[in-house]
Amino acid sequence: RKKKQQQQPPNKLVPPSPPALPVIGHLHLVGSLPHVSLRCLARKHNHDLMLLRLGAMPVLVVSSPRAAEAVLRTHDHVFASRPPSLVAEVLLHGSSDVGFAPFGDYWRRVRKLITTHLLSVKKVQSFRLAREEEVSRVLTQIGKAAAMGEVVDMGELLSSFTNDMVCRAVAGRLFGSQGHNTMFRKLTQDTSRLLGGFNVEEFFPVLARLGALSKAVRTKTERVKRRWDELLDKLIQDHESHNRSSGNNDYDDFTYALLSAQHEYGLTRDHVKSILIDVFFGAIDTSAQVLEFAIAELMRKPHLMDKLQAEVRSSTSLDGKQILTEASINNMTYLRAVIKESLRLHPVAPLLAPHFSMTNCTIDGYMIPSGIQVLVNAWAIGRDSRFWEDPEEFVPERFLDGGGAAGVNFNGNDFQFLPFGSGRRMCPGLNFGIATIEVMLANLMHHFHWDLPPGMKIDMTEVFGLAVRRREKLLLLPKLCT
Ligand code: HEM
Repeated sequence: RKKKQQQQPPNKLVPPSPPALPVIGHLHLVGSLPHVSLRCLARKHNHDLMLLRLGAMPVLVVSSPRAAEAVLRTHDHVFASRPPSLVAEVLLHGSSDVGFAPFGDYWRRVRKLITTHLLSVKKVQSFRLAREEEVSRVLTQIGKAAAMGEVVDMGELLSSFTNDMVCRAVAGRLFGSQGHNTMFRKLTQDTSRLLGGFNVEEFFPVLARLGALSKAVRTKTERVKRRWDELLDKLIQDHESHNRSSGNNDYDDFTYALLSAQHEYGLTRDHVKSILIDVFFGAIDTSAQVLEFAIAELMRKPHLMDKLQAEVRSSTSLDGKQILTEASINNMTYLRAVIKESLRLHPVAPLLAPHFSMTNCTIDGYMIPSGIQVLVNAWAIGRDSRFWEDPEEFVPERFLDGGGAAGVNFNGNDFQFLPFGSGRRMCPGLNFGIATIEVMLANLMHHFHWDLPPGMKIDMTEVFGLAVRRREKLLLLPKLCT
């Protein structure tokens, strides 16, 4: 009876597909930048909804706001799962984190836990001083380079800043300062390499589970997992012994919050570790890359950087501190527009995270079968001339009052602009990420003039991964503003 229910009704079409090859299907059509290849395919065949076969895996590619709304809002209950991933299964104790967990009761619980205890607006605000202190440290470092006339590797600096900020939020100031920050950073990079990208094993899951491929991936993943286990066990023990010895609950960080809620939410220690790993790789690369893309775009358009600098420097109030505080940047509309525009052109998760259909469903008259992977091409949608004027141009003004996209926001209600996704699986770290990006960008613009080293040009070529990044280093010469 069950089998009968799952059969396709004969009068319903599946979404269109370009011609495929045997065995590999459409895999040969997906290049090193999958979001770009998928946009070309969708445009060439005029398909906003397109069904591909990548190896053994059927994949629905979504390339318009209307189709994205159907998947992420109208039929969110059908598409709110994640496809199985061999790497996540090993590394994240059976996908028991948030980002890779299949839809169901466990995911609902851990998602509620992190949104209420770790990433709520109030909790994000409670890290305000920590963020400002970390920003101060970066400014001092750049100040020294400026005094010596040295070039700064912005990518390195920004990812070390977001790493230190996240370590502080997750582990507290003390644990991070004991040299663990560097270990977390290295591990996060190695994890992103494993989890990100279009891996062959993800598209031939049966082969991957049976064959030599599985052994190689498994061995690599287990090695990384052991390093995480060692570090996170130490972190958890440190928190448990601190609580016992101090007799109070004054560790105000994510690990403490998770341990406090562990029993209420029925979590094991492995669950806690998987959630912590999620926060690391969800938070570090994403915020650092958004900052780097924004600065690179501003370097290409100096008059826009001047405009942003005029806004941040018009704030006379440093609130008695050496840096622009979060309170003093609250009303900076151009700053916000620059960040939005950067996220539009460079959504660092250009295909969001893959969704997975749990039952059959009909969209625009097409039958979408259950058990298929769904990729929403947020990058293509954000650059589509049907919905954006001069879509390839960096024009923050479009988001200001009177601009073509005034009022368009990234909170998941405007389906032409989805840098954080939308619906049940939307990014829960939005507030944390934006708070980190805003205060850093405002201060970099407030305190320094920025030049390119002689002979250097800005190249925006991207490299695909869990978070997309620029291929070339962003090397800049800072000059202190007097
Ligand atoms: C500017 C920075 C960030 C961007 C652009 C970003 C973007 C995204 C995107 C596109 C998704 C997938 C949404 C979907 O599948 O529909 C996602 C999921 C997620 N993000 Fe973020 N993110 C950022 C920062 C953060 C931060 C700071 C954290 C945590 C501290 C975080 C934690 C997560 C988690 C746990 C998920 C999985 C949610 C789920 O599957 O239920 N992200 N993010």
